[in-house]
Parts: sequence; structure tokens; C-alpha cells
Amino acid sequence: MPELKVCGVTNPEDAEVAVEAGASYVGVIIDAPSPRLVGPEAARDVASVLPSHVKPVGVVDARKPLDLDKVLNSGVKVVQLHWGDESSFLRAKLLLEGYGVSVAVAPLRATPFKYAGAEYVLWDKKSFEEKFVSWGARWTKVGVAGKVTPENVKEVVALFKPDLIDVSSGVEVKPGVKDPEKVMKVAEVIGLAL
Ligand SMILES: O=C(O)c1ccccc1N[C@@H]1O[C@H](COP(=O)(O)O)[C@@H](O)[C@H]1O
Repeated sequence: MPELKVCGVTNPEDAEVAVEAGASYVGVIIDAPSPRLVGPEAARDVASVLPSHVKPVGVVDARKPLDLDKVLNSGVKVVQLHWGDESSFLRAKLLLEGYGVSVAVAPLRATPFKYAGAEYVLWDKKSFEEKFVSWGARWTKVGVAGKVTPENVKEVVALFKPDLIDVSSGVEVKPGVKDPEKVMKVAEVIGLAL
């Protein structure tokens, strides 16, 4: 059964829904262009309702230099380098000793060793062809993201056999507001909540 990450969370209520659904990760967008962008205070509010087994993830735009203050002030434990590459990954690993670091990349760039020690590597299925997804040994936890919904998650799991399912816009009422029913449905389909 894959783990669940509920991402793009903007408020503690939605974080609690994610916890109830059995999520292992709850993500907040802390430094990337997004309608779900939150400031440090809102990010900490989200992190504050998570039990210790659920890790708060901060999503940042890895195409620009890492803003350490945003990471350090947001209460996250893992930094997801969105649009990351191996150089941003290594720089972040060096800078963020004590934090987990993950990358969201296209799989052709996600060759072994580049991301050794990653919390997870996230394959954004918008950005690559599905034929590549069976590639490679599972040298780290591999997640799949990209408009995963209650309707398509079964197919996504069957096709990608991921260690982690990442949902955000596919379980929303509107950008930044999660639909509890959709979150629970995804959890149910992947076998987390019955
Ligand atoms: O959600 C956003 O607005 C966003 C903005 C900038 C970078 C990443 C963003 N979202 C992350 O992308 C994946 C897939 O999301 P979706 O299911 O396609 O909406 C997920 O990790 C989001 O948190």
C-alpha cells in the first residue's frame, strides 16, 4: 500500500483531514509561485496540528536559490525541491542538515545516486511520459504526483506502483481548500482508510 502525501495545504483544518485519512506527509507551499502559497505563520499552524508520525513538508521552487529563512521559520521537517535538479538537491542537503530533502523531477533526470539520501523522489506525471515510470530500481521512496484524483488514483497506483501518492489540486474544492470527502476517498482507494 502506498503512503499518502496531501500537499498544498493552507490551514490546520485541512491538515487534520489529511491526518485522519492516514497521510504520512502534509505539504505546504512555502516558496513557489502558487495560489496555495502560505507565509511562515500559516505553515507553522499547519505543522502544529500534525502528530509526530506525520511529517510537514515545505515545497519550494528549486529553480532559484533556497531561501533558508523561509524554511527555518515554517516548521517543516522536509523540503520538497520542486523543479529540482541534482545540484539544487546537493546544495540543499548540505545547507539543511537535519532536514529531509526531496525532489520533484522528471524521471529521465532522476537517475540513481543523484538523489541518494532523499526523503522521497516525486515524479510529476504531468512532466514525463508514462512509459518511463517502470524505470529503475527503487533506490529511494518514489512518489507520484500530478492531478491525482479519487477517480484516477486506482489507475495511477496500478501503472506506477508508487511508494507514495501525492494529492493536491485533485482533492480540492478550490485552490488551497481541500475537499474532505475527496481526500478520504483517495485514502480509501489506496487502502489507508476504510
Ligand atoms: O500546488 C501548487 O500550486 C504548486 C505550486 C508550485 C510548485 C508545486 C506545487 N504543487 C505541488 O505539485 C505536486 C502536484 O500537485 P497537483 O496534484 O498536480 O496539484 C504536489 O506535490 C503539489 O504540492
